[in-house]
Amino acid sequence: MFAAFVTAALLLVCMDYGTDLLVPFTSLYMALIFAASQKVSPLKVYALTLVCLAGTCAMDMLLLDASGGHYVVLLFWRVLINAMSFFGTAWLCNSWNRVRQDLQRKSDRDFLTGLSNRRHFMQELEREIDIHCRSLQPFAIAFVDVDDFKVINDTLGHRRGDELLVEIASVLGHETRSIDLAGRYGGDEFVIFLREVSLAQSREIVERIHARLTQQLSQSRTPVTFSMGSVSFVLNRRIGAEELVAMADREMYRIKKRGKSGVSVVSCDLTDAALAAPAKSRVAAV
Ligand SMILES: Nc1nc2c(ncn2[C@@H]2O[C@H](COP(=O)(O)OP(=O)(O)OP(=O)(O)O)[C@@H](O)[C@H]2O)c(=O)[nH]1
Repeated sequence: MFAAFVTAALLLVCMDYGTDLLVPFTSLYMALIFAASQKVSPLKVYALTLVCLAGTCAMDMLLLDASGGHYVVLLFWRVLINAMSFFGTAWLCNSWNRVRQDLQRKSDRDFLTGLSNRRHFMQELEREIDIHCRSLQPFAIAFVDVDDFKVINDTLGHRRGDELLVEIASVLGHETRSIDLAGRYGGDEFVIFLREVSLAQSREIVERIHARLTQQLSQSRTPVTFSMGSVSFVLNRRIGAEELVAMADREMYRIKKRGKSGVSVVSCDLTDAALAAPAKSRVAAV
């Protein structure tokens, strides 16, 4: 409604000043095309177009006098102005879109490690849970916690602590497949989503990651060890991501209680059939 009103007002202004009607129509047309192709809200694109349009109208009025009444000269300028309006809108839309995508990417990343941050990880996990409970494919969630990280910070300093977190993230990034997702859950805690892996496969991957982490970080002055818990799920109905991550976290704490530095891998069948059975049969250690 607002857009229609502004367009009508601009058309009247353009007609009053004898401006080529092609200018507002081209701009409006371009705005709608770009709104559709660039996935930018039509109202924002329309606002951009109005800025271009106001500029082109002002130039056109000036050129009307400058052309000295020569129609061919005036026509040339009007074609040029229309082209500028067209490319101006396109350029602004593209820049807008790039900045928006860049901001979106940055808001999904953990500022220190570059892994997915907790919000993005959980959001992606919710989507994966939806997919996996339809396909009935198993998947795993692993929880990684650095042992005695506070001691590392206290003895080696926070800067070294930060460097260790970046190294851990790099190992997690290298040891997971492109279809998996590793994220920093918070502080010295990391989470990994392993897509379409059986219990045996998840055990193999989690043990490999644990060995690689320990080996990579054993060179530091204070030896770094890790506690990892992993749950391999199969489900046929929706269960929240928080609940599944909490189960992997509990598995990790089992290792902490046993004296830290180790891996615990279990499977958890959350299908309707398994849930109807006695609780004990749902979770099984490897
Ligand atoms: N260097 C650094 N330290 C952090 C960061 N975020 C959290 N920490 C520290 O990480 C430490 C985590 O310690 P805790 O959760 O108490 O556990 P812990 O010392 O690892 O002991 P356990 O988990 O029982 O093995 C705290 O001292 C936090 O201050 C960070 O971004 N950089």
